[in-house]
Amino acid sequence: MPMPDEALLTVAGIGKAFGGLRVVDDVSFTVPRGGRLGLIGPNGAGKTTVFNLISGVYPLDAGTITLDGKAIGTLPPRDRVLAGMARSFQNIRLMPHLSAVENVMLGQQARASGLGALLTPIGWMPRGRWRRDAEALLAEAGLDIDPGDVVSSLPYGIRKKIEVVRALASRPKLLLLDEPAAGLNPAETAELARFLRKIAEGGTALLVVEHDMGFVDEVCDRVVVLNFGKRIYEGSMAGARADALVREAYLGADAA
Ligand SMILES: Nc1ncnc2c1ncn2[C@@H]1O[C@H](COP(=O)(O)OP(=O)(O)OP(=O)(O)O)[C@@H](O)[C@H]1O
Repeated sequence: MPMPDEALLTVAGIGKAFGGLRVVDDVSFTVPRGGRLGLIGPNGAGKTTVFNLISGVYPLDAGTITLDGKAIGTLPPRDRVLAGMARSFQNIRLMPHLSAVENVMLGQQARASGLGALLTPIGWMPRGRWRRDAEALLAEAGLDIDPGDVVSSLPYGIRKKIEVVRALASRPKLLLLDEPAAGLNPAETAELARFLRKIAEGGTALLVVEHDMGFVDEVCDRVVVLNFGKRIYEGSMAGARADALVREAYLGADAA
């Protein structure tokens, strides 16, 4: 049995090259249970590629990934979801013509269908209970909407939150968020940060790729900084702001 203070996610020495260009190079970090890690760095640093390696979109060239004591680095994406991870995307991928609750129910399906369903309680649930469970998730998240509202009729900030709730519907131990604040206005960004902190308080660990540093500061308790595919810093956000290598990476990117 894993100890409670053990790392939930361990990324060890992972690497990826595209056409001979090494875009992720020997990157290692951990996310503790219930931790909130920000993955930051200038444009093209390799953040999204790291996400895609963790969620299984691309195969690893090197290294290992462990989730909750289980080696997942070679599993297909679907089995990684069953192992306890979920992700939301940079661009909202909700079904616009379906209602909020129906979209969340699609997230439940991600875990409940397939062989893994036999091992998970929601796999046995009748449809009416699925819907009630999805409505409860929306309410718990504090979304002040009618669950029957069609997604395309809702403001962007609300849709972003529904997407997060949909990812939570598979009951992940770890939630990967790819630029969650992109496209949100300052009020919506602050509201989403509050929302994600509440989710983390419920025990779900977060791994967040984001350009908005204020948002990362609000949501995350630690950051890893990438530059040209390499990890150049790991520690507090305040420490990152003061770090010479990190400053140079961002300044260099600005100059470019
Ligand atoms: N599928 C791919 N094929 C070829 N090159 C790729 C592919 N995906 C990413 N790259 C390259 O890998 C590098 C890292 O890209 P990545 O999207 O991971 O960076 P990022 O840090 O997420 O950038 P941004 O902040 O701009 O989203 C870039 O040079 C990019 O052009």
